[in-house]
Amino acid sequence: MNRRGGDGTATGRARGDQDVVEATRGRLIVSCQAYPGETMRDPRTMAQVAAAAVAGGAAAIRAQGAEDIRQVVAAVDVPVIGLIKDGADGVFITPTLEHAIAVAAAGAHVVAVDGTRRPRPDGLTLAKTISGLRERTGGPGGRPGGPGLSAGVLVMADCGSLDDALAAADAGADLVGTTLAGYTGERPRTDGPDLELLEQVVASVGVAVIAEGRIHTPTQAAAALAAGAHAVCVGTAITHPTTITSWFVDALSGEA
Ligand SMILES: CC(=O)N[C@H](C=O)[C@@H](O)[C@H](O)[C@H](O)COP(=O)(O)O
Repeated sequence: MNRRGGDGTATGRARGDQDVVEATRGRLIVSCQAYPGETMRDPRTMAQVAAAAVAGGAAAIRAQGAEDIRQVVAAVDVPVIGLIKDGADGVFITPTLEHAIAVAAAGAHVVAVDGTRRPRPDGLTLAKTISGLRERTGGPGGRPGGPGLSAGVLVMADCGSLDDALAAADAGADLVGTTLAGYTGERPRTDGPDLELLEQVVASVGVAVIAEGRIHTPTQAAAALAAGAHAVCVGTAITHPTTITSWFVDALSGEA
């Protein structure tokens, strides 16, 4: 196992002044999320899962929900990408400025927001959402420290297409992710990661690109990095035992 950071020096920790983007370069981000109604949907459980992922070498954690973010931030010494899901279709990943402010207030170092070109529930554009968040939190171009908020929070735009990614970078996102490829109707839902889109985005946008979505094997993760991803984010294949179990069950029943 490529365990890093046992002495606390090589984990890419980014608390304080360290640069989150640099801390994740070429590294693995682990998304720790449980879904409504699941037994593991408990912030304490997610914080333990996050700590286990960091022990295995994760350079950052992605966490959903204000309390999960708070407890994960307390449990690990690596950057936390936070989001709040509201609903399950349409624009549901940190859909409004108020959600984004709540993610920052929970202590996330990076706020992940829907980065698509679809109308947002609060009527704001992505650019207004990002500038509104920066006015409250600081970060590139913003003033430091809104009330109760940490300064310098970054924004990750979760995109579903090349046009999304281009628009999100124009809107001021610090990072773009392929998170929503296959979920917005603009790209096919490939079995594994949408490497074709990843390559297009890497070639076209001037900000760091996180490969995320349906990366299910270490080989696929390495391929995403080889395709030019700044970092690779894996969720289900590491932190969702129900799905992982079903892969094995299906294989045994000949359905895989
Ligand atoms: C589309 C959507 O809602 N994606 C969510 C975004 O936070 C999560 O449910 C995913 O688990 C995450 O993106 C990681 O992807 P995967 O679990 O495929 O490795």
